[in-house]
Amino acid sequence: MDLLFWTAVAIVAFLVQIFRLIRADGDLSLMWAEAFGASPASALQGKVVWLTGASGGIGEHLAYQLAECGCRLVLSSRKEDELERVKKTCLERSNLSCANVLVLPLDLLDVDSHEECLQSVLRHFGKVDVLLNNGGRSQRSLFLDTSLAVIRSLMELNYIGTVSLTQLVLREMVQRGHGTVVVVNSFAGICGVPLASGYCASKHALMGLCNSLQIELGHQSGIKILSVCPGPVQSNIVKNAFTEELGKLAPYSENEEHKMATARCARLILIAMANNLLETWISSQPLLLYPYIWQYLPSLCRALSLMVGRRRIENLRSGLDADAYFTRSTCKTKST
Ligand SMILES: NC(=O)c1ccc[n+]([C@@H]2O[C@H](COP(=O)([O-])OP(=O)(O)OC[C@H]3O[C@@H](n4cnc5c(N)ncnc54)[C@H](O)[C@@H]3O)[C@@H](O)[C@H]2O)c1
Repeated sequence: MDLLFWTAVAIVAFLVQIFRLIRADGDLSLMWAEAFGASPASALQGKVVWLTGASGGIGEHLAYQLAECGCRLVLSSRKEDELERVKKTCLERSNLSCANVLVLPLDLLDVDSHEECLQSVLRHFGKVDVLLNNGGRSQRSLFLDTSLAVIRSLMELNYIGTVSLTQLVLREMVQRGHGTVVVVNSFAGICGVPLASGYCASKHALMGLCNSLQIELGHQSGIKILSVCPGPVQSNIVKNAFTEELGKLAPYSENEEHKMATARCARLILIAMANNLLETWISSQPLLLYPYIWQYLPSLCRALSLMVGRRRIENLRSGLDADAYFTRSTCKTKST
């Protein structure tokens, strides 16, 4: 037992040193692609990219960087005015014309509207080269306190909404023999996260979907299914998170310094797309090590996670942002 423990510690220490050495904020294939692979500006130029969750957070930065690469864009989320704001900035930051950026309001939960949305995109651009499934919501609540309605909403939004759009767009891509589907997953699609059991389940479901599709469609060389897994990133995800009941918001902190900068996360997602990396892990250190340890030392990792997990739960119970552990900053509580 002693030998096993010290071997585990030695492996973790070794990994820490390697990652320190290269200052990685993405898995090793992603870092390799950033240093030596195709650049997003050349690989993605001119492509028609349909981006969900484009009104804020990671999606907003993806929109700006895709515009700078010369992609033609379909910007989707529920908030049309916010999408118009993002479109305006896309046009200011690129050489795109107004017709190159289509604002297309879409509710991922309203699956019956997705076919009509696809037809609007096809009428405007004639095709979809890349579907970038980014829209989604997280969760901050204990499993035992959470209503079934919330768990169902998480599944319907993050999983079924993404499945619905992906299935429609993939059929069109397969007919043409060309296209890429990207799913913005999460470390929560690989590891367990306390206070986010429903969110984790929906992201694990997406991971299963991508893993299966990569094999099921793998023989069609023109079709790519990419799964991108970020750790914590600066965005509105905590403000927008589900809690125990629908309509109740979680306490959140304005201070997100401990999380990865949104623009850097978007940049790494574009590198994954430009190089067709099937699965990528993105996070600042030391958290990037978490999925590695989770995979290679599953029992030890769960034991270590208990300490952080307990603190997050205590924070939430005291009305603080669960991550006040990392920030020690003032926290706000908002309710609807
Ligand atoms: N921020 C993080 O720490 C983090 C980490 C890992 C993965 N992610 C994933 O990144 C993606 C983007 O999240 P974010 O961090 O930018 O959060 P965010 O809350 O800032 O943005 C979420 C986007 O999804 C859209 N959205 C929410 N519900 C929708 C619905 N019903 N229909 C259509 N659009 C809807 C919102 O309007 C918004 O544009 C999500 O899939 C999230 O799970 C985020």
